[in-house]
Amino acid sequence: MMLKSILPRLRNIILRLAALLLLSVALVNIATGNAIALPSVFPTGTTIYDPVRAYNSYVLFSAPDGNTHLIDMDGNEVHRWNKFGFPPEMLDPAQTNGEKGHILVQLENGISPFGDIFANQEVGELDWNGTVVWRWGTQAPGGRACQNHDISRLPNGNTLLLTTIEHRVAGVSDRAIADQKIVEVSKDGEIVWSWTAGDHLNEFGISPRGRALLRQAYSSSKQEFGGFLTLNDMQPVGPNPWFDAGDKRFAPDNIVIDSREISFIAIIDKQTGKIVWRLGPDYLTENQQTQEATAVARTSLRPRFSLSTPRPVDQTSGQHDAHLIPQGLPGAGNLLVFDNEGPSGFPPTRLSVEPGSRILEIDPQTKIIVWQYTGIDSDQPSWGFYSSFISSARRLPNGNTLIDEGMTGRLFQVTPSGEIVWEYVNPYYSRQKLDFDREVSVNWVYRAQPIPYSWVPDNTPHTEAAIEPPQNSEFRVTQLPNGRQ
Ligand SMILES: O=[N+]([O-])c1ccc(OS(=O)(=O)O)cc1
Repeated sequence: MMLKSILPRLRNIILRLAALLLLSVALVNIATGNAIALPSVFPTGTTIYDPVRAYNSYVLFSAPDGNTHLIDMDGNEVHRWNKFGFPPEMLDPAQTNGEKGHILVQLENGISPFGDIFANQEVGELDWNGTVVWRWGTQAPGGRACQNHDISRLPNGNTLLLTTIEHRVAGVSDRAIADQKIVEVSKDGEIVWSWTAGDHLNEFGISPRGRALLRQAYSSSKQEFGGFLTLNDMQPVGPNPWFDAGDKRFAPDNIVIDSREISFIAIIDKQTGKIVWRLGPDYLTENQQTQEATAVARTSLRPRFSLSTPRPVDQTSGQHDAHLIPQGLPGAGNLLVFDNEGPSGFPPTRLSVEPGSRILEIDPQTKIIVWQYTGIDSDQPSWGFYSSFISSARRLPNGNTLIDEGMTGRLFQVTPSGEIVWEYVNPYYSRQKLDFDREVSVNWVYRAQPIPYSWVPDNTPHTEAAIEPPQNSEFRVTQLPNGRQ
């Protein structure tokens, strides 16, 4: 009788102990088995590669060493141009008389682009051999291009540049501050269209409190790096299903921009200069359905993001590389953005205690997140994937996404479910001061772009040998005595 009543309790205790054991094993695995941002020793080059599940291509990026690198999946550098691109942009051979391998870069910046990026002299087009075939700078107002953060060759052969100008922005500051001007430059170097961000302050959705904070920040502080909004992305909308269905806001030659400092993403109408579509900057007020829900959201100290999709956009903070996924790719027409979850916003966005960047794919009509990637989707803590600034995300033809976790120089490809099927750590370091007075060693990558094998001149090699990574929890630089772990 006694035994009969004890048995179920005993079974319960054993089950609980087993569950506890499984949980602790899982936690130890999570703690020891995954990469955490920037340990002082780690491999560079390709660290993971599954040639069957990855989308196989070259990858183009500029590095702090001042060069632009083209690598294959195994991390071999197959080509190098000795100029830095901010970012480098591959040109379609259809726009270069059929010649393969042309890119847009900055011509004058050397190995320390951080200090110079808002004051560069000249941008240009390089052919495969590095010969300058087009340049623009001396014809710019003031004789300097001052291009930063983005550049794009248009279908009509003109070049669209994001530039920095000194401008007294009414409502922000009584003195001239750094503002952002988009210019379209013809082949002969004439500015044929321009748009200045500071003239459109009222269209960015900044709240009265945000406006007051902006004024306060710029009346007291010295000139901030990058100016009051830092546009870090500027690309034509491109052909898309929304325009085809009659929505003029998505006209292919309209321009997508995003602002690192004010956390909004917007589309500029090329004809009128007006903002015709916008996401942010104050997401909670936009997306909460009721006054009551807004109050709850505003009083909770730190955001906790849902891991399930679809759901309305909750926020972006200091985001980068917002663009419509080009036609022909899975998700075409949706907005893909690297949501850094970095410090940003007037008023400042609330950030999680456990940091983590996110890739968000958003239906621009409904403003619903239809897919997202966080470190958690790769079985890592949220901070296993984090870059508070720079960075990019690009959809690939097989549905994978190429991500540049810019701050750590880690480029990787994830499947739709978040499995990492290719990973590469930028080995091209240089010493830079960044925001401080002392030089440090950095391998950051502003933007990484997939480049089809067909883009390069014939006979350019590439290899596709699988790379199976070691288990971090078992990998040692030297073996411990007696094989101890
Ligand atoms: O480290 N950099 O060279 C650097 C830092 C910030 C930056 O601006 S951001 O808006 O892209 O974060 C660009 C480059």
